[in-house]
Amino acid sequence: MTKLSVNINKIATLRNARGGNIPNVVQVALDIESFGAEGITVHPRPDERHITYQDVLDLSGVLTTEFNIEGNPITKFVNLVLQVKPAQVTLVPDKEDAITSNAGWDTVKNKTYLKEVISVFKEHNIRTSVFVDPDPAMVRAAAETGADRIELYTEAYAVSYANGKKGDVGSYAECAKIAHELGLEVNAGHDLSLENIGYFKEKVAHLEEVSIGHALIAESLYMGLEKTIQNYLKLLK
Ligand SMILES: CC(=O)[C@@H](O)[C@H](O)COP(=O)(O)O
Ligand SMILES: NCC(=O)COP(=O)(O)O
Repeated sequence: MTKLSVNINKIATLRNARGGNIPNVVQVALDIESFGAEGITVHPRPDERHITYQDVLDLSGVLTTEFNIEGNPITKFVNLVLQVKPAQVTLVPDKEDAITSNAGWDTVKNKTYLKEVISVFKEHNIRTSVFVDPDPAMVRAAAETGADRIELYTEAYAVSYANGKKGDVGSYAECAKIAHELGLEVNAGHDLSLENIGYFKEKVAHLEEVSIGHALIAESLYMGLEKTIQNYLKLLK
């Protein structure tokens, strides 16, 4: 079984559009948990365009499933994660002005830096995951950073699936296998959807967890959050 962590960034985007508290991000997260999701993911960006640092603090006190905080480990982010002590921190090499995450780490070039950051989180018993492209060299170097997991960046898969090239899942399957052999657990995320998740799950072994937000919230506009989450859970069994 692969765990579903729902990324609620887009709930905060909607809330922020009016400056009030509709929808209430914390309440939606609790409802998502009650609908069966096994985790909540947030990605507080430096400009707080969606999830704010205060949201992360508010969520940390009330969530009962696995809390996953994603982001570039700038000092402000590291301090927030250490304060909250979530189950998992996912390190993403985001540029400040990026519209969304658009690349995995170069774990070869950044190995020393990642090792240092990861050791800080490890001292506080926070599981670490490193966001990487489906490239065996990046996976092998990730294993040398001390990380517990990798998160495979799935945008390329989602694009290829939409273009009818299902075979492009091969590099992901290979990287998941290498990661597993090296003792790393495997997460995946970005642009996964009800349409493309089933094939990914079928072809990529050792898939511990997927974090899904953008498509899941869009699909919920038609199906409602509860039914959408249940449909994901069926595909991830
Ligand atoms: C790390 C990752 O893959 C992203 O999908 C991210 O969490 C989404 O961020 P935005 O919601 O800001 O696009
Ligand atoms: N780590 C990926 C994530 O949290 C969700 O990405 P997306 O589904 O919003 O593209």
